[in-house]
Amino acid sequence: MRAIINKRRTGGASAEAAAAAGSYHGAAEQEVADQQRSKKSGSLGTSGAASSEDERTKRPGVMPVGARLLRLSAGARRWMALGVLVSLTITATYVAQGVLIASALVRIFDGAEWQEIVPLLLGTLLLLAVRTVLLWAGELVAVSTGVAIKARLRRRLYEQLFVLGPGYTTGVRTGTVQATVVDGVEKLETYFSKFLVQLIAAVVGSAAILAGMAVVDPMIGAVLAGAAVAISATPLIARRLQAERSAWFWDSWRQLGGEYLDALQGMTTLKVFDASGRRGRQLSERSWDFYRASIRFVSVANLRTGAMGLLSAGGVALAVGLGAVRLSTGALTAFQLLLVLLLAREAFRPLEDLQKAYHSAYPAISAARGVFRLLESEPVVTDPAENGVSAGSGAITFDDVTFAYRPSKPAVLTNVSLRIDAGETVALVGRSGAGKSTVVALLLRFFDPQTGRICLGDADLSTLPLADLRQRIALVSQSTYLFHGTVRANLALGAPHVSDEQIDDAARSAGAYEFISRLPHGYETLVGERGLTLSGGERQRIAIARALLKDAPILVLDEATSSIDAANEAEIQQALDRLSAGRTTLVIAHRLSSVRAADRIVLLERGRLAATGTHQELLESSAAYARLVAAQGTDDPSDDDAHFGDDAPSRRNDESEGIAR
Ligand SMILES: Nc1ncnc2c1ncn2[C@@H]1O[C@H](COP(=O)(O)OP(=O)(O)OP(=O)(O)O)[C@@H](O)[C@H]1O
Repeated sequence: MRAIINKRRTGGASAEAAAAAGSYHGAAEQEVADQQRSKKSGSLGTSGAASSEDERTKRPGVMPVGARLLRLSAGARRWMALGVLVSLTITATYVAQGVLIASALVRIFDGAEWQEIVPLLLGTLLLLAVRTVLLWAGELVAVSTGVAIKARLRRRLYEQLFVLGPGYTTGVRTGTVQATVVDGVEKLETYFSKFLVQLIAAVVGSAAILAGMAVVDPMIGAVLAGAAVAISATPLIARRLQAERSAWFWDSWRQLGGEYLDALQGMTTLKVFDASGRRGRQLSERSWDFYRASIRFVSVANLRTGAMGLLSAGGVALAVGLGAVRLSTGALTAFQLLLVLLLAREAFRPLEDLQKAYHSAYPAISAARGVFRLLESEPVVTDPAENGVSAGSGAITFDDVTFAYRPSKPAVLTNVSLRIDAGETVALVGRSGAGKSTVVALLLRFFDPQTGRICLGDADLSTLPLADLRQRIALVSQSTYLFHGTVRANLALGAPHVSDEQIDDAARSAGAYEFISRLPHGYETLVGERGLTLSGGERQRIAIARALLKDAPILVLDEATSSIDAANEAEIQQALDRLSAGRTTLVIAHRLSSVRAADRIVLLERGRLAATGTHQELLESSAAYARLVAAQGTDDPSDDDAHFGDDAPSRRNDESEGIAR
């Protein structure tokens, strides 16, 4: 059972963590990371109601991206308003500085005393100082805007991922989710904190200065306004001209990055196959591709910058030339001409600042699409939330269940009917791909079956709040996920309020007490990321202890001993036996040792229930089961190291399908 909740090591651990926490919420974040490494990750997650990543995620609505982005800025709007205010105040200091310098120059030309000029110069210095402080404050405000946006957006995205659950995360590419939640949010942050603030400040600031210029002289105002419009239009025109080059640039960039990552991750393989030289040449070709794309892209980008500079300088020169003519005709005073000279440039400065921030807007819009898509995706299963339905006993019933991960694909489970009584231990066996993990995925309600129903006690799973359902199930899988934190925190994952005594008892029952006592800080020892500072057997014991602490009436053992060596297996098996005592237990196992102790063994073949009985009964009555046992490569079916399934012949057996009990 590697697939579903993850039989593949990492994936299985995620499901286990989810079950341990009483809901999959606690593991969803990990689920995202795990899927990247889970070779079967895709298998778990697609919903029965969807057929592809695209189908599974709603397309972003039709509202324009800009307007929808604005809605995402809720929570940071005060910071953004403050940013605009600071930016406008900076523009105002430039204007005031221009006015002061123009006044000082006029007085100098008029031969005024130095006492008249000094206050104006001091005023200019003061403005310089104020501007320095404002620039610093502007940066702080931008950072605060970014932090507020990121915190809120990430929280919303993670909440949404938790709502969507493993059924969603396993069905989409991890890279896509990660790119949305990490890179996408970063890009949006720049958009809000820099671009949007600068856009508003540029429009208002430039318009105000142009209005002032128009008051000084309407003709000059009109010339400057024309230049401002041309400057603003330049990036839009350039973007059209650049669209193809830009796509080529980003494509080559992505491909180059992907190739390098691939080469790094596969370095050992490349070395072993003596393929690093060939790979190096491929990388070199990609680099040249990227180089050519960059040159073409940058050449147009530089043209745009040059054109904007030209328009800006041309506009100022035209305005000043016009001013000089107007001065000579007496239509303008010297002070006014000086104002034009000093402030015309300032009318364009916010637009140029905007241009600098502009590059952040484009990637943000593509990032925004991913964010909207995720926020608008529908969960694979709906949570009935609080409805007061009681799960009743620990009995599990699969009633004529048929399930396909995708409607267009063949069913993975067909007409499966199975009842596991409260307190009973049932083992699910079958060759690889028979559908064992899918049974568990349906039990944890990561997906809903297309037909048939699954009940806990008398309650249909679909009527039980998801948190309640998962609270009732403890999962121990072949690969245990431990979070970065203390041993104690990992033990108490599914039962945060347990006492020290209970933790001690559970650790002893799980055979974990001894090795925990030997750790440098006992229960307070930090286990490294994913618990990699502990051995597989030690992690497994912790998983058993935390399942004990969770004290759920239903237990799922997902190849819980498959990665344990023979010496440790007996001990862990004893711990598992203690754990399963008195609980409804579903065991998925390839090892006979786990299966022999079961009250019943259920054989799945190609998604159909093929046979049921004790080990001995099945050996006698089921040819398919006997073949599975024989395929383990041992004549002694009691051999503890024997494994079911993976290499078994895939012939259909001749036995009746049907209800196991
Ligand atoms: N998310 C998924 N999307 C599409 N198909 C899937 C998905 N998960 C599993 N499958 C397919 O469903 C079938 C049953 O898979 P499942 O993981 O339940 O088998 P299994 O009996 O647990 O196998 P194993 O013993 O190898 O773990 C397989 O053909 C598998 O490829």
